[in-house]
Amino acid sequence: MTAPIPATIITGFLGAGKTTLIQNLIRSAGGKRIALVVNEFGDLGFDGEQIAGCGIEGCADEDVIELTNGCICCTVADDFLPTMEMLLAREPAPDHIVIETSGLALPQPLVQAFQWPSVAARTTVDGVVTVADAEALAHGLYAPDPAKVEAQRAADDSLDHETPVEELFADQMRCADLVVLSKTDRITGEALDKVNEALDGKRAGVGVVRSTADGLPADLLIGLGAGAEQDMNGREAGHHHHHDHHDHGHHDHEHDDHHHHHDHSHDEFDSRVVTPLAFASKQALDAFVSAVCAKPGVLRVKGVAQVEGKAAPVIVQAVGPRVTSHFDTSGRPQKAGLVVIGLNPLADLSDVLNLESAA
Ligand SMILES: Nc1nc2c(ncn2[C@@H]2O[C@H](COP(=O)(O)OP(=O)(O)OP(=O)(O)O)[C@@H](O)[C@H]2O)c(=O)[nH]1
Repeated sequence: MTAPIPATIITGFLGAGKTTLIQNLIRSAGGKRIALVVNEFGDLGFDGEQIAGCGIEGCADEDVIELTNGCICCTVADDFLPTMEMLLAREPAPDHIVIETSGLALPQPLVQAFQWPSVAARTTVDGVVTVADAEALAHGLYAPDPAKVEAQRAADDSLDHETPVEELFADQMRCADLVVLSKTDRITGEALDKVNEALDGKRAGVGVVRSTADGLPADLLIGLGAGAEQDMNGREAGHHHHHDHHDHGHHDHEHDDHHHHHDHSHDEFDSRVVTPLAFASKQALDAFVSAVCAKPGVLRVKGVAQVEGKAAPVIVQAVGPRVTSHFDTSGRPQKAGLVVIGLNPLADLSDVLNLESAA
């Protein structure tokens, strides 16, 4: 059995900056074959010459953009499942699927669609990334052009016309595994801090990263490992979220660590690989990752680690205070190592690391 193909859902209101984020994600994805599913054709603004039919049965030429780097962009109107089945049947299969939702559609039903039998075994929701427009929020708005959002809503019969935009925003936040605050280059640091505080109230425990017109590196956005379709608890539209609590245990391991610069178009971000030998328990690993994530400027930690006495490696993922980890019983060989991604310069991790080896 092959590993399920991870899918990232990008949500956010009209004009929030989803396309900008996705364009940079694809640019910085290295050799990964990314299949992009978008709601509206032409949304991506790529050149006409990059457009070519994919030859997939049932997928019309005008529905598919195959980018020069091998990325497949396939548009869907309402037919989400057939599109997914089509992508999963491709040879070679995509490494990752990115789905851009239309501005008003709630992500929850889309996440739940991944439980459908024909796709459930072959794909998983790697994470829901909600893009929120910091500039609009700083001005007390949810989207840069509220009139356009209302027009979009009025034009779409499938949308509930009653729910206030504020509630739709709250629902998008509740479903998020990662919140991207876009357009942070257009407001003052002070205004941005206020926006950040207001967001914390909406969705405590979820990582918030700040973005500009340059977008964010793919590394930061994909590989969240959320398995969201199996974890709807707390994501439901119109309910309050309860978030996980992780206890801090003792850590008993050694590591070496080395710096490593990613091939980003800008060096706003930096990453480092920490290679721990083994942790005393999965709890100890989670606590260690929490401590690293709590360092200023650290945005993500992800990777593979060993727990003493266990043959199966642990796959760990963390964004902000949210750490998820599980034993990988697939038997696939995995190289131990944790990648720490953060703002450049990356926080000094030596105290956390020393604490670990002293324990
Ligand atoms: N200065 C600045 N501009 C941004 C940023 N993100 C997006 N923009 C601009 O904001 C506008 C809308 O961004 P898009 O990426 O098209 O937003 P979207 O969410 O995909 O919009 P729709 O597809 O229409 O729903 C574009 O003109 C972008 O260039 C940002 O972080 N900083």
